[in-house]
Amino acid sequence: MFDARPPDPATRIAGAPPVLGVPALSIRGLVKRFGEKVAVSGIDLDVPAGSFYGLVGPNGAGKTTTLSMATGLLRPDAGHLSILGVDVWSDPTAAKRLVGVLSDGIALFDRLSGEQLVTYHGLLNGMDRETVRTRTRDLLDLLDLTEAGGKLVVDYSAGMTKKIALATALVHAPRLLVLDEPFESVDPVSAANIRDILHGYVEGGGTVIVSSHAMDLVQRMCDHVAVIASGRVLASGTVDEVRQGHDLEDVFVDLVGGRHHSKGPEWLRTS
Ligand SMILES: Nc1ncnc2c1ncn2[C@@H]1O[C@H](COP(=O)(O)OP(=O)(O)OP(=O)(O)O)[C@@H](O)[C@H]1O
Repeated sequence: MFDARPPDPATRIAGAPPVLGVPALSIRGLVKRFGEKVAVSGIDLDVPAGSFYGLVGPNGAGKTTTLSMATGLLRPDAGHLSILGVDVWSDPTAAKRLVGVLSDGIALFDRLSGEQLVTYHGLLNGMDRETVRTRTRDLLDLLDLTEAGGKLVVDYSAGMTKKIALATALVHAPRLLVLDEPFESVDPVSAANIRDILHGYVEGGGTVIVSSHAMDLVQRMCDHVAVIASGRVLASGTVDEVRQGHDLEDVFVDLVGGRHHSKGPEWLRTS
């Protein structure tokens, strides 16, 4: 049935509906080296369209490097990446239009106010002023930033900066959202609000990929997960397939290893 209500900026998905069976993100043979260091060592992964996909792995596993290559921010040494069938590196303009990115790697123009920053991102994506104005207002409201909308982003707290960066990722209603640690520094109420927005976005046909160290959150929030370590995929599938009835955190620790089971050196104990 046709719904004549104006679309919510967080749930409206731009462009045509996804082609059946085409993954939101497809990664084949992805490799990235930094000098001697092999950060990503031949990753193959399909992220189904319409999924809420968690990417987990220990520090230095290669998550940010993988997501940076997937979103056109970092050129791979080898491999192929496509977003909804569009090759990221041979057709970067079309691919970037399909994706919204929240990454620590992206510098924000923090001498703008929050409102100006979101507006700027909307206009950069070719949207008309009126739509940008409406969506900016909606997003500031959704993320509890209306009062701070006129303040310079450089003066925002870490959590507020995260939220305004999320607004810039959402303003063009992308088909795929790639969020690197979106809940870091965000207070619990805002985090719950953001989770609601993301679930609404997925229900509306969007796909979310979220990297996180919070295993309980990934277990509760995501329907799919990939565990990455040393630049390789150790396990991937639905959350239930990967955790096999156990806590995701226990499965993660088993897969990744590295527990020391030590209470630290003697000199740290005061009594
Ligand atoms: N620009 C760079 N130059 C050199 N080495 C890099 C660079 N970026 C990442 N690396 C290295 O690549 C490896 C993977 O880093 P990456 O940031 O992708 O890991 P991560 O899984 O996101 O880690 P974390 O959970 O700690 O954020 C690490 O060993 C890191 O030191």
